[in-house]
Amino acid sequence: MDVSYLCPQAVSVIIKICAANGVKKLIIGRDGIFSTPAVSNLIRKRKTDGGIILTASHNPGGPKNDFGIKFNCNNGGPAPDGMTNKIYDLTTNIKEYRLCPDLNVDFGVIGSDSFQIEGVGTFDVEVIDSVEDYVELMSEIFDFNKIRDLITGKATGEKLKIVADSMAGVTGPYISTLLVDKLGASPDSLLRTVPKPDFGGGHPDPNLTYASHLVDILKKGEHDIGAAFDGDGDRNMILGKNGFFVTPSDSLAVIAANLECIPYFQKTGIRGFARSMPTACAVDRVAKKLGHKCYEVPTGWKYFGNLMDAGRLSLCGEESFGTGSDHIREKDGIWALLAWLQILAEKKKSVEQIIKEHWQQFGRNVFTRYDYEDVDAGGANLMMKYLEPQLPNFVGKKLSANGVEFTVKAADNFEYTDSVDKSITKNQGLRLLFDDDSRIIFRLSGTGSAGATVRLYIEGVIDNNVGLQKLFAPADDLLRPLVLIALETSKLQQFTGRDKPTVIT
Ligand SMILES: O=P(O)(O)OC[C@H]1O[C@H](O)[C@H](O)[C@@H](O)[C@@H]1O
Repeated sequence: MDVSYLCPQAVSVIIKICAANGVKKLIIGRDGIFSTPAVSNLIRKRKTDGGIILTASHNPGGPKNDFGIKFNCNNGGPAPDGMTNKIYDLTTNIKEYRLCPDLNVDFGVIGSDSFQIEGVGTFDVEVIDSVEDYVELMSEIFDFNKIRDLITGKATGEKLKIVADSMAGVTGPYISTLLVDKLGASPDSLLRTVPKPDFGGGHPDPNLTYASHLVDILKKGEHDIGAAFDGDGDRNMILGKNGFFVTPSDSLAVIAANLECIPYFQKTGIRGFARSMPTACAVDRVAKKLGHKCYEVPTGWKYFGNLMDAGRLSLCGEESFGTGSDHIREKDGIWALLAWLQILAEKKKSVEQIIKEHWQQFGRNVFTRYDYEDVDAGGANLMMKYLEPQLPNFVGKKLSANGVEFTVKAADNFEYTDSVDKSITKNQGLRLLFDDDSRIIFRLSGTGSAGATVRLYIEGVIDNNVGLQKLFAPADDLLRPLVLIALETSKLQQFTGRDKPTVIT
């Protein structure tokens, strides 16, 4: 279960369900504050068999509680497909469930409680300080002294001004301890750090639409770097001075190209990189130049886990604002900000300079994502059904818009074979791949909450020798012809009834 801030009522219900159904031990973050990266870290550290509900351990002695789910989740990663499918099947067949009476657990206080539950047995609840654990992990990965010197101005003579937005999610206590207490940032660097069950009425998605407030602050030009985190702290958005937007694909590529700045990788070495299929291929260019392997996996962090456990992967990311490394088995928003701060401390340049120099060295993979949220599911499915059989006919064809022509090199429905366990995952998105490596991808979201969400991913490739004017041009201008081609080939507007997306990233 993806855990963000759990309000007291939710924690109480979880305690009662676990106790009544034979869970042996439940570990809770104090005050319900448990970010997903902190949970992943905890499971790895304590080797608990977590992942079903919070970090609950199943009671091995209770046959009534053995649902036949035998998957091992103690790598701290998201549940694999086989497990979630099985859980889903079980939920379609629930005939009864048990609840025990209220248990008196004060989850605002660190400590342990033990209960005897009638007809079930012993049930332990441990309340931990998950912030402390996580901060310790970060201090082992990064060089805090160097980052502190940058933030406080000791390194350059000028303070680095940060603004970090928790969006009323769970990261507030983590970033205030890290950025203010440990790294010397001013307390007014932090926004919306009090976790709220309703996220203060906002949508805790760190993107240009839902974190536009942060973009506006950065546009004033008073801060050097901005970051926003989602509700459970596993995703991040990075902005530079004046609101310079770092796409998640570029963020991943820049971290990859500068991994040796981070002490953790000086110790572990670099094992390989990976990205989800729709993520722009900027990191592939870095991998090629530095001689590392780069994997392309379906959307969903769980696909990185096997590669990490097999020692093949150090760093990975997704266009959906997830970035992370093999320090845990989840994406990690705060880790990404610290990685950027470590790079800034090393290079002593601005975010924008670092990105532009990266493009000049490696070329640029320009990326945008159009989301059509809450569209009629029938129309969205029909669009995919209309497009898929036509894909082979596009191969070799020239498609053009606004006087720009692209030749289709390949077209398919993305399918993935895991190189570790050989499992096959099908139907992961319809792709038009062009001979200059540009790409158009259509995918139906697996996480939308109402109707269907159609995601249209557009990637253009700009070589580093085309001249700075084109290399640095706005993404909208560079991608317009590909967007028009995508809308025309899919008949998206006709199938969904939408003439514009709800969110553009
Ligand atoms: O299927 P989508 O709506 O595009 O969502 C995709 C995202 O879903 C979850 O948040 C996963 O944790 C991410 O790893 C994944 O990228």
